[in-house]
Amino acid sequence: MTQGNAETANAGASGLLRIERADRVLTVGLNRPAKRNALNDGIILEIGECFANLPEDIGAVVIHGIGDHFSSGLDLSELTEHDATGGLLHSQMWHRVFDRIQYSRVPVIAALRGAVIGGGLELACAAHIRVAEPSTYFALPEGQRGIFVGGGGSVRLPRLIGVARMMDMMLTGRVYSATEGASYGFAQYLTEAGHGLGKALELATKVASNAPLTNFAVLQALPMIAEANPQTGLLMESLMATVAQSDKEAKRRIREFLEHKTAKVKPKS
Ligand SMILES: COc1cc(/C=C/C(=O)SCCNC(=O)CCNC(=O)[C@H](O)C(C)(C)COP(=O)(O)OP(=O)(O)OC[C@H]2O[C@@H](n3cnc4c(N)ncnc43)[C@H](O)[C@@H]2OP(=O)(O)O)ccc1O
Repeated sequence: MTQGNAETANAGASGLLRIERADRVLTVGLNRPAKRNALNDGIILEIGECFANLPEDIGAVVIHGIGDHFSSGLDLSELTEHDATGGLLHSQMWHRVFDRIQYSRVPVIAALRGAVIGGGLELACAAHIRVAEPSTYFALPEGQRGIFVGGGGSVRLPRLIGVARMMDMMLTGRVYSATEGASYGFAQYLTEAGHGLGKALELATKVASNAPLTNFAVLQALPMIAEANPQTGLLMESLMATVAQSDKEAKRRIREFLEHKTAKVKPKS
């Protein structure tokens, strides 16, 4: 990475991840380009380690693929080793790791390009914001391989694009383009070619500047509120709002606005 003050925080013991840090943003690169960033046990476990040990002063994480592709999904050469019990443990290991991403204390942004396939798509689903370059394409070829999603995709993807579209992808092997992915709500940002990682880093810097308690509420409470019954949801919202506004950080930020010391909210010119 060629960020001004970037430093390598942890190259990853095995080199399967390239982890770099610039100020409060951690960048995690899937680093198996020769295998199109296929996700083997080693890389999944390292992602888990990384999210379990995020430095306290990190405010956002960007996850991306080194090379032309985000990820070609599960490393198929490893799956053939599993019996049914091994398969269950394998899938649950992925669940634990991707839960660490989804329930991370800080926002996680996935910068996508090229193949975002199978388990790679499931990994991207666990992030909070997805940025796609035009080369990005999304597919779930599990039907062709005789398997099922195992990385939380059947829970997360329908909540983003709907059950019917996921069924279509899994049954017909349909490949969605970057623009389709964006229009169906999978990717929130579409960039020009070569600008995905830059855009993700820009967004990461922005979200890292929010009050930590607001980010916490958005990441931890909002998804639960959205799925709760309305009365429970409204109560949770009030409680979360009360906690956030009582924090000295909120008081400082509001005072700065009232004293004209902070930026106004304006549309892009
Ligand atoms: C059941 O419990 C589960 C499941 C899961 C998750 C499941 C899934 O992810 S299913 C989807 C698996 N992925 C695929 O089917 C994609 C396969 N790859 C491709 O179609 C292509 O490689 C490509 C991604 C489109 C790229 O094409 P190209 O640029 O032409 O590169 P290649 O020459 O094909 O590949 C280079 C090199 O990489 C190897 N490779 C690519 N993808 C994989 C892969 N997914 N697994 C293993 N190896 C891969 C390819 O074979 C080449 O190797 P060489 O040795 O020949 O150089 C989750 C959890 C559960 O419990």
